[in-house]
Amino acid sequence: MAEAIEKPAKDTEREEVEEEEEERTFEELGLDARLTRALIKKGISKPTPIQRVAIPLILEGKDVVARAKTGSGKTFAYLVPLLQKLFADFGSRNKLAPSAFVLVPTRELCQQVYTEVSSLIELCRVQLKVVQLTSSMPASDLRTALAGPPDILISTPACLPKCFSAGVLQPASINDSLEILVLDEADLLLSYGYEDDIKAFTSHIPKRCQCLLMSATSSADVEKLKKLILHNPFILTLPEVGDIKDEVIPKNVQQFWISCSTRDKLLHILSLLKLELVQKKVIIFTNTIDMGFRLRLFLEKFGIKSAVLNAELPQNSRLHILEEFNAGLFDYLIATDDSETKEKEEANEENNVKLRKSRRHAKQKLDSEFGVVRGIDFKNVHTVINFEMPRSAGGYVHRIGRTGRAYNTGASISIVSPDEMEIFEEIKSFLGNDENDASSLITPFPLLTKNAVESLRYRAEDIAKSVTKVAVREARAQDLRNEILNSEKLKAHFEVNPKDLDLLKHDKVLSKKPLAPHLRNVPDYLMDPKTQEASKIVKLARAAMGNTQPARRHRSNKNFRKSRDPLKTFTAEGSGKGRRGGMKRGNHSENTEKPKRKKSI
Ligand SMILES: Nc1ncnc2c1ncn2[C@@H]1O[C@H](COP(=O)(O)OP(=O)(O)OP(=O)(O)O)[C@@H](O)[C@H]1O
Repeated sequence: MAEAIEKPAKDTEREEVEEEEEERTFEELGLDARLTRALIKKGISKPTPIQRVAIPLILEGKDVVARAKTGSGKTFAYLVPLLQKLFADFGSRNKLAPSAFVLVPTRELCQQVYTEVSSLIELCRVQLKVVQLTSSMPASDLRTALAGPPDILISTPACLPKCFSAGVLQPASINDSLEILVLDEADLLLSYGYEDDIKAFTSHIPKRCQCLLMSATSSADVEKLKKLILHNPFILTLPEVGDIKDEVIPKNVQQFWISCSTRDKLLHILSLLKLELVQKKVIIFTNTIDMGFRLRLFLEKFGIKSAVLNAELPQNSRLHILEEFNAGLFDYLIATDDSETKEKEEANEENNVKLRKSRRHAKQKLDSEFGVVRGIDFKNVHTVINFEMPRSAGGYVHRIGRTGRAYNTGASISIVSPDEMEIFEEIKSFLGNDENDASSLITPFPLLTKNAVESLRYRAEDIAKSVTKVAVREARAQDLRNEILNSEKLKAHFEVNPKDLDLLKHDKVLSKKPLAPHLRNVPDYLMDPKTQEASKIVKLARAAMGNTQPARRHRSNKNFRKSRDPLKTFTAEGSGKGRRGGMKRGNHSENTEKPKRKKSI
């Protein structure tokens, strides 16, 4: 499949870039054997289309703008050649600043890229040093992190001015040492308000520095960044991705929708999850943090435990929740969109400011570097549910992009109320809604019958009434207290006992009242034959995918790398004998319990 490659301006000598043949291997791309072996150890044997084109160009030292759809392997497309160039450069001269900078829009992405780079360096057994910075780090930590200096720096742009003002990074040293600069999720960098930080930084970038810009979407912001830091770049745009308009949902994602009233959304999502009509793991998107907690409280009354990932949690907790969810320690994650939530919450913040003065505790400030939709590589998420519709078609594309990543299959279900029909129609027309192109179609969800929904109505409405605004606010405050405590505990405890990371639980029951056991299981008499059949199909599909084991709190040692720095990697070590006994029973996510005989609900 030929990739669209725009060549740079004519005023520079550039050899013709021949059309890309199909299926070139990593070796044929000129990759160092250590990197090829490392990728194979990670189960990656053949390059994705964007990698096939980008890696040789980056190895040749070209500036590159790479646009490819979500989940297409953009991270390795720049990390792998970046590392190879540093292998060659290693020890060449004593540097006063890192040779490579990778700038990303959110802390979660910082952590994700840091983990990927660390893993590749470890597998290649090379002496390269990588650090990640976040703007909440005090100057002393920044100084420690940059001592040496490291070879690779991963950071959000907001940290750079802090490093300059603290004197831990000198512009002259950057000008002397910087070889390669990457802006990942580039279109998001400016929308997160980093333009001034990036502009201030670009004045220190040496002319010889190779600059790479990665994004799943293109926008005016990307154009702005191109002018700011790139010199005659190669523009790589895979055929199926032009601007966000051509951004198609990965072909391996089936998209469904359910129409219901706003009032019945809780009933419908309960039916989907309780009747096991969707494949785990599941990410459920809401548009506000309050709705996320309302949903969490409602579901936990039926024994469905989840965690709410949102902008007000401490960074350590957010990263640990992502780590635990990716490790399969719980199956349901409720997430709020990045910028959309922030805007809405901050808008609420302003007009509630007088009310809050009377409150004892001011609401936790939202972390401006929060982001769990764009770019985060969730592992084995099979279903994305839009409990509330996103406010834009781009938001829809990036939410759905959390499933069906790389070559995996996935599904999305949007629960659409009448007042969301307008944005739903916009999304459908945006995707093309072409009868001949399955990936542009959103079809009615076939497995949920009216009978099945009605059979749960009484219980659902009864419980929904008990989840009041006050209960939601209290749960949100309680969760925040738990997580701040976890986060503080992390600082103190895990430096000494890194192995106990997996004792932290983020899906603790928040309800004050004891859970009613009879709500935990759906009795057979409430499951009509069609629903029972549908549930069996989903279970068989899950078994076929080898995803039959319920979430486990403890995984064998081989699944977890030894955590180097517990506050950074949050990679829990496999549990030793003593710890397994130490895990309190009943604190597991409901999936770890043996399925009980169905009792009345
Ligand atoms: N050549 C490959 N073969 C198979 N899987 C791959 C390959 N390259 C990367 N992956 C895997 O694909 C997943 C998505 O990769 P990555 O996060 O880089 O995608 P992306 O294009 O950056 O997505 P997003 O637009 O959401 O940032 C990751 O789990 C990664 O390990």
